[in-house]
Amino acid sequence: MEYTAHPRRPLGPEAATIRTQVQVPLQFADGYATTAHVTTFRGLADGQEHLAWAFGDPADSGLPLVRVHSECLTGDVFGSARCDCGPQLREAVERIATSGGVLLYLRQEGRGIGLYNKLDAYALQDAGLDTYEANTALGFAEDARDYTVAAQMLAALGVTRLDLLTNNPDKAGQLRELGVAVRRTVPTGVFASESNLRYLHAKAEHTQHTLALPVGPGSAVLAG
Ligand SMILES: Nc1nc2c(ncn2[C@@H]2O[C@H](COP(=O)(O)OP(=O)(O)OP(=O)(O)O)[C@@H](O)[C@H]2O)c(=O)[nH]1
Ligand SMILES: [Zn+2]
Repeated sequence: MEYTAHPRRPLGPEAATIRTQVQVPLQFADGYATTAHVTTFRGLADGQEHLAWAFGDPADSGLPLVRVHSECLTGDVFGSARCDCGPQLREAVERIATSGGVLLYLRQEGRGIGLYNKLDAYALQDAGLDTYEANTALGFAEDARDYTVAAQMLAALGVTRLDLLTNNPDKAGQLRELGVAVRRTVPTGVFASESNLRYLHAKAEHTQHTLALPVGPGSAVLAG
């Protein structure tokens, strides 16, 4: 009889462990108040300080809603309208605070190339390149993010199955390859404006983000 080797299960990422868990009170604009359980980790693959913001006990809630959000200092903190990161972050925190689940805040500024390089890329965009072309012109991958740390953090929190809040098919694809059972993706809102329309079109064209957008850059502004 012919010998057939069993296909090997790909090895998952090394385990990370929980380092600290603290409670952070939050109050939203409408007055709703809740508590986030903020977790730090040991043993994350890239040595960065990534955070989990959990609402309720994500391991207990069956299929928690999870957002894997990459850092964008300009949008998340300063309200830059060049991208949709700030409104997406606020939407995610409000939705997950309501439904229960976890937001992973990954320190992957500029799709993993860092803040200064992202600002260099902005300068190239102002000279006509789109966001992905600007990355490659600087010698980086179009999108340099690797979600291994997200899989490590979810495992440390006891979350193995989830619904993922994203329009980015690469996030769901990478997480599934890393052994995370993503049941389905839940689309975020589309936060289009005159200032970020080119950025959003580039996401839909280069990385197949599922975004319902007006026909082309420069066309009419979508209501938030
Ligand atoms: N290199 C580069 N990065 C950018 C630019 N604009 C925003 N970013 C980064 O893009 C990332 C956006 O990440 P996410 O909010 O996770 O969004 P996403 O991958 O587009 O997918 P969603 O889950 O659908 O929101 C952040 O790290 C931003 O800093 C840009 O022009 N150039
Ligand atoms: Zn941004």
